[in-house]
Amino acid sequence: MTYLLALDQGTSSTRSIVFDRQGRIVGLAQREFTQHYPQPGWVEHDPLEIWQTQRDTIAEALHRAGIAARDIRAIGITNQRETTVVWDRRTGEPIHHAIVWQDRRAEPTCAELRAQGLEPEILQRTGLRIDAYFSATKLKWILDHVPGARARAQAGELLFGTIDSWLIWKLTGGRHHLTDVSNAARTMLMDVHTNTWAPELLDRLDVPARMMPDILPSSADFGAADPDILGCAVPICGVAGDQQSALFGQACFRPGMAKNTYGTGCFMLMHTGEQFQVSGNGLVTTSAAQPDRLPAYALEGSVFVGGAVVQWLRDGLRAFVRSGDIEELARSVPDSGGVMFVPAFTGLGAPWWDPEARGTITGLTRGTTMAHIARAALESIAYQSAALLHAMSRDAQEAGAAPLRELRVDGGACVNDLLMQFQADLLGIPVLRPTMVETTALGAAFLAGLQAGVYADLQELESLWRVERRFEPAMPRDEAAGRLAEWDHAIRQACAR
Ligand SMILES: Nc1ncnc2c1ncn2[C@@H]1O[C@H](COP(=O)(O)OP(=O)(O)O)[C@@H](O)[C@H]1O
Ligand SMILES: O=P(O)(O)OC[C@H](O)CO
Repeated sequence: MTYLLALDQGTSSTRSIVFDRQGRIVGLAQREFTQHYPQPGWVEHDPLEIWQTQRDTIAEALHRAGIAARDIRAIGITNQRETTVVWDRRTGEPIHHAIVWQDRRAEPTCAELRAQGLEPEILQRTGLRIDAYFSATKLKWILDHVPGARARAQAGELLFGTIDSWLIWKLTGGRHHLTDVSNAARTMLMDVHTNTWAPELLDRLDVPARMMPDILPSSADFGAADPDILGCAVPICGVAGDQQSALFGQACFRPGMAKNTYGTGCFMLMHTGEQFQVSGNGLVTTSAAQPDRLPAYALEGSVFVGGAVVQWLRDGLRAFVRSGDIEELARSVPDSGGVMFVPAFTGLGAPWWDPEARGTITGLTRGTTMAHIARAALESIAYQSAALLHAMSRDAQEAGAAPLRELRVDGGACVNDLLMQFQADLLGIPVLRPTMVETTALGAAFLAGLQAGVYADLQELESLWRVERRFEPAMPRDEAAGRLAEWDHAIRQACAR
């Protein structure tokens, strides 16, 4: 039998999954790890704890699959993106906790860059808006604040990496300092036209080039696991950021194909082919997973509060016990009774980009019940995702590309049938839920399997993707348009504080 091992290092948990050649799970292990919040707006992880959870879950996943490391043909790595680690090349010790993608501490540096008028240049060069979300200003913060860090980096003693680089370094016993193009594209330091670090940006942020990892395609030779760690030298053959990996695991290989991941937040990506395209509608441009040396881009938009609104109702308001209970509660009423819920708890992301916006619940009457609020909360996930898809459609139209024909879905909240049906109703296109919803890990396994010769080509991978349920739009289009107009009104209220 042929097996592939995917390491899926997420924001709140670390997973290892063993897949067979057909992309079926034969062993899975997961561990949560500590979230550190040293100050309001700051979020950190301990890189050593991340590595430990990865090691532990590898051992447990292999055990559950009933196989040994020598039965694994190749390893694929996928990871939370942008999160920034700096470590000592000699000892392998991080010099600071990892600064997590959600961390806002670097905003003052971003404001300076914006004030210097750099937004257009950075957008053209990296595809990204200047934002503390991306790695560049987090890295600068570490170099500025850890005593002696910049001098040590200049002397070649320190290395930078996103979580993929960190895991490759640890897994190969410190032999390889590498990243892939889809992760590098999220640093705001890579030129997405050449897939190389942009010297002007490194200079501007005073980041020594010698601390940067080499950038490889997403399917490539990333070295082999140290036999002392895994028991044998299994090659690492695939690496991608988790959202690009999910796009790949959803077999969205061609321009115009899109997926939305409904997790704590929602991440929607649309493949745009080999053509770099700047969004005129509030999205960012990123590199898609590149299994070969050909360029591949995607438009991306993210919703900050997606499934998290369900957690807030569950834990904050104690409206129900388990997240899954929201569906029955929301179904107990025919609609939200005019209630609109904008969960802008931490501002609004694409396409509105309003950090000052705050959550609102409007349209309350004496007859409003928790069921109406639960329904409005679920609908808010679909409304926010619809805004991303509409922005993507406008971008596609402006580029003369074909309109989106369907949306593929995954993530923890995609099990909610009511939410998926409402999503299809709003969008007016089918929403497709695959049989395998672990698409993030599957994407990494696919990328590794291509490089290791387990799969011949993308066509073979396409044939492995299967629909579990297809949600067809059932709402009349004028009704959907009316609801979207109400949502726009609610958004304006959330922004006008
Ligand atoms: N049945 C459900 N209906 C709606 N939301 C759900 C349901 N089950 C889980 N969720 C939400 O999905 C999120 C977890 O999804 P997951 O993909 O595991 O997230 P992440 O990768 O961001 O940790 C949580 O925010 C949870 O509230
Ligand atoms: O770990 P996740 O699934 O929350 O994904 C995090 C994203 O990669 C952040 O850009």
